[in-house]
Amino acid sequence: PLTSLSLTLASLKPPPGSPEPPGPPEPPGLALLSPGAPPQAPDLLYADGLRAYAAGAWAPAVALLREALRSQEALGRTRGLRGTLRAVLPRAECLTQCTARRLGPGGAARLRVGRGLRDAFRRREPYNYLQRAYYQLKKLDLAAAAAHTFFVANPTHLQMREDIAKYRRMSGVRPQSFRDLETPPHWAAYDEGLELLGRQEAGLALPRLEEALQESLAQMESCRASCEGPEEQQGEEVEEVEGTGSQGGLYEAIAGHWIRVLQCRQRCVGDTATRPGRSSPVPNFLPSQLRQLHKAHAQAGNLSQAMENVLSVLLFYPEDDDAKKALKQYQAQLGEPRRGLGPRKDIQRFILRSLGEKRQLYYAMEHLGTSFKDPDPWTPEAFIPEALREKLREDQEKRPWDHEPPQPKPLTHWKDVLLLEGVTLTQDARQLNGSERAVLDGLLTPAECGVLLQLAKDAAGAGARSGYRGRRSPHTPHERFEGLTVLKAAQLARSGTVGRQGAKLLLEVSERVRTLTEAYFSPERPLHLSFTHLVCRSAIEGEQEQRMDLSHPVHADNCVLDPDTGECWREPPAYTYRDYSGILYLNDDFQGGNLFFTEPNALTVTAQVRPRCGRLVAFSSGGENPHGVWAVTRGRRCALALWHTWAPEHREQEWAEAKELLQEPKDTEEEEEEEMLSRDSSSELSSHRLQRVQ
Ligand SMILES: O=C(O)CCC(=O)C(=O)O
Ligand SMILES: [Fe+2]
Repeated sequence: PLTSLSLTLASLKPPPGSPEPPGPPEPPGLALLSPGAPPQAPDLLYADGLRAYAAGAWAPAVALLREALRSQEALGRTRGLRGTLRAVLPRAECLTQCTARRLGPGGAARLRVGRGLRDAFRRREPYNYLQRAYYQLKKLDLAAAAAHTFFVANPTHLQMREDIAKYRRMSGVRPQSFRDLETPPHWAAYDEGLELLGRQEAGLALPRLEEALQESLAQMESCRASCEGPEEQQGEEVEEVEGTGSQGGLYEAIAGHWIRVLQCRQRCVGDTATRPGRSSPVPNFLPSQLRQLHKAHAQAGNLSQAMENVLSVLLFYPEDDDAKKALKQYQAQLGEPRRGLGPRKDIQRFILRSLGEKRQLYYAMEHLGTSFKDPDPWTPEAFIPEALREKLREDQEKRPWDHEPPQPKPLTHWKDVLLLEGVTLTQDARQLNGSERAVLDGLLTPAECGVLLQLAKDAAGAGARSGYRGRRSPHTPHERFEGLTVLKAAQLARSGTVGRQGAKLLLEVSERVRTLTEAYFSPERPLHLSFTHLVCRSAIEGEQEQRMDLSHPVHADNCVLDPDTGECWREPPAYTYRDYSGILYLNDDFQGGNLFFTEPNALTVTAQVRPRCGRLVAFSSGGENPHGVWAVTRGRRCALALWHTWAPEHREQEWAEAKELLQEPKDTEEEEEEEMLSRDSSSELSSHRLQRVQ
């Protein structure tokens, strides 16, 4: 539907009579352009924005595009409004009112956005236009930011790559200009603060860390405020209160409503601590911020502020040893106790309020049977009714986000473990922007890659001769896909179709990868191979122009990824028992075909790996490592894909069968041939024996 540009523009202007505001400074992120105003439909705003853009009306284009983004974001937050109709109170009226208040007349129905447009927003298309409009307005800093924001989701966009290179050369563009405008302010400030602190720049880090904390509290506050409306009483947390329809139902309904408001408010803590695109909150988000602040203040020599922050940490964790030690030290340094020096007021307020709410929620849990998932690990035990403690402790253990996320292992750890000679750690998890990822090089010699490539080729050739024409890839019509299992390789070797040496090497190499993966990621718990697959993907000639698809769409290896929510369901049809994945590459003489990791939104690329002979990329198989493969647009890309499991019952049976097949006695002629073949590569193979380093 076409609305006229002037109509929508008019609605962005201040109401008649109110003074024209002085040119407002551009907010750093996607802050509200007109705070409090109900958002317009994003599709209409976007259409108008594009029209303004096409007409060269840069300022209105910027205003409309930003408003479209804001509206789309607001819409995302209120998705699922219909679920609220199940709510307890006879609230039809309230529903209309609240909806009208938040979304303007017509509510969500008016704002429904088609799938195509939703995808455009997901691909961050508006930022491409924003970038150019900002450029025309000579707002280079914002232009660079918009360009970066677009590029994060579109890393293969060549035009944007060039534009960014140009921006880099312009004066007026700083390295900090290249920021992601979709990152909420508290995350941006937090990341920057941490980075500065890591570089021992406490003075610069402090304002950012303080801002991060303030913004986090403000974010929580605005989330809490939205709990009053009916929108939030939805989703799995909804707890129907019994007996609504009966006499006395009103009392229960009101209690139920209040409980839901409290549940919603408590959830705001977790929401604020969750990075966009992630499925679980950063554990202990507020206490960790306070710890960083206390560290930074101490580094900068602000003793009393360091003390205020450490006292605030102690409000969360009164028995925290590090905090107690630091406190003692500051007290000694400061001399006699200073009056008025206590924990931060904002944190005191937060904790008092939070505890008050928890008390009520636990009461309801005990006496009304409602549920409450405490978002915090710091709740004092005294607050939890005794009858509930045992059960909660169990639940707690099942909740992954209450434990610290796996820390990247320091290099020293790696040096201590069994190493293969010649293998190097090229990139660790930190360098790959993840928690459990690594790139190792030197696992295969060029000769070994050659043997395995030949094996793949011979096996495919045999297939072709028997009428099997290398099938099209299950992932894309533009590639051929050949897969060879270890058992098939052993059988083909037995029948003389492929060389025995290749089949044997396949087994040996898979064991090599298993040893390294176990040593690196799971030194305390044995890993077993659950599946080994030699896979080649070949570009089909003449079908590569304008190709938009991937060689392997973004997925996680042991769960079903839902990019809309960032959740990953560890249930069939996923191979749920896979714990670690490894891809060992055999060649690099092809075009495209890089492996890439993304955020759980399946859009934002966080790291890339270029295949080459002997390079292993290994990573945990869960939702923390969504990955895909760019289109292979020329040539043939071969790799050994291996999945490891902690579950012995899922150990690859075929591996043992293949091993047996290859060991069975053969006639002497074969044996001789075998010996000759293996002689020339035996020196290389033996150099790969396991050695203990250090
Ligand atoms: O070949 C690659 O680089 C990745 C393949 C992959 O992700 C898979 O097979 O699950
Ligand atoms: Fe995969």
